[in-house]
Amino acid sequence: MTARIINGTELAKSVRQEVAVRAAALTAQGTQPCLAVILVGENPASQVYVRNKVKACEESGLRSILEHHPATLGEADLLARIDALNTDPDVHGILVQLPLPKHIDSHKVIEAIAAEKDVDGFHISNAGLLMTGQPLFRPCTPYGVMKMLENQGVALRGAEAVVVGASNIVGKPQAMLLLQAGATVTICNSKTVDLAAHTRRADVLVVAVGRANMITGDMIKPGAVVIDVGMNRLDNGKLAGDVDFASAVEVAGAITPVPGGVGPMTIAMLLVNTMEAAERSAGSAGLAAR
Ligand SMILES: Nc1nc(=O)c2c([nH]1)NC[C@@H]1CN(c3ccc(C(=O)N[C@@H](CCC(=O)O)C(=O)O)cc3)C=[N+]21
Repeated sequence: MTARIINGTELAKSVRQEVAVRAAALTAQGTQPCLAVILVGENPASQVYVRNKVKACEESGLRSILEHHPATLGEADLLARIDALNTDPDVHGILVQLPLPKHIDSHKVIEAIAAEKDVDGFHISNAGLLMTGQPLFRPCTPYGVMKMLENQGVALRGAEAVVVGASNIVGKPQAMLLLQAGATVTICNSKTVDLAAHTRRADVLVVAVGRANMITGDMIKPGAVVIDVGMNRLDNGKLAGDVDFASAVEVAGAITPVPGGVGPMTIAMLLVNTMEAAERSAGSAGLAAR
């Protein structure tokens, strides 16, 4: 039997349509949701991703501001730009595209973003709120994965979930969200001994490492749901996930492809977070006016 393919492109489209309805309603009340995206430098992949985010905003009726700065932009100047966006009442979400040039401390930059505009969910306050079960913004990729699991009707209470990768951006917040949904969660990292012994126990396997085709079919429990967060550009120019799709699809019950899986969901959830930020802002502005 071969696995069901989970179509992230299709689900992302329906999420973005729901955002469009909410955006139109809020705009009619006088608040158009607005995302500001800051790009520093000329990394070609980053330029493509940023353009895709701006395009997705437009298609859902959100306003977007794209600030493209030269790679030589000083850290203090970037922090000043963030400060200006923090205090601009018409801007609801701020995203600084990562990675940043080496002379800029990305932790400092992330912490400079107002937590209530941090639609990436990377700010230390948002990480803490997520960990303590009172999330303000869920990081877009793990949030998108949860949305896919929900859409697929995957039962998480009591399930064995294994997350391979422990980054602050994906692995750790993913584990928190799965835990809060009632799964028993194992987080594997680069030091894990006998990785396959862990992955083979997973009913839900989320892989976010950044190494092409590292998870093969023999490492997967028959019938498992496999979510591939990896996005690796091969020498031949093609995009590959962290999961060896050809062997995994023969064993898994359901699997996400790359491209067309988690990536489009990440962008859709960025719009959801921006929408939530705008709705919260409009709500509290309404309260202040009373
Ligand atoms: N502050 C910040 N926030 C981010 O969310 C962020 C970031 N920095 N830096 C870079 C990564 C990468 N990322 C992607 C999102 C969607 C696709 C996506 O939609 N990919 C398509 C394919 C795109 C292609 O063909 O290259 C897909 O998987 O189907 C890719 C990459 C967001 N990132």
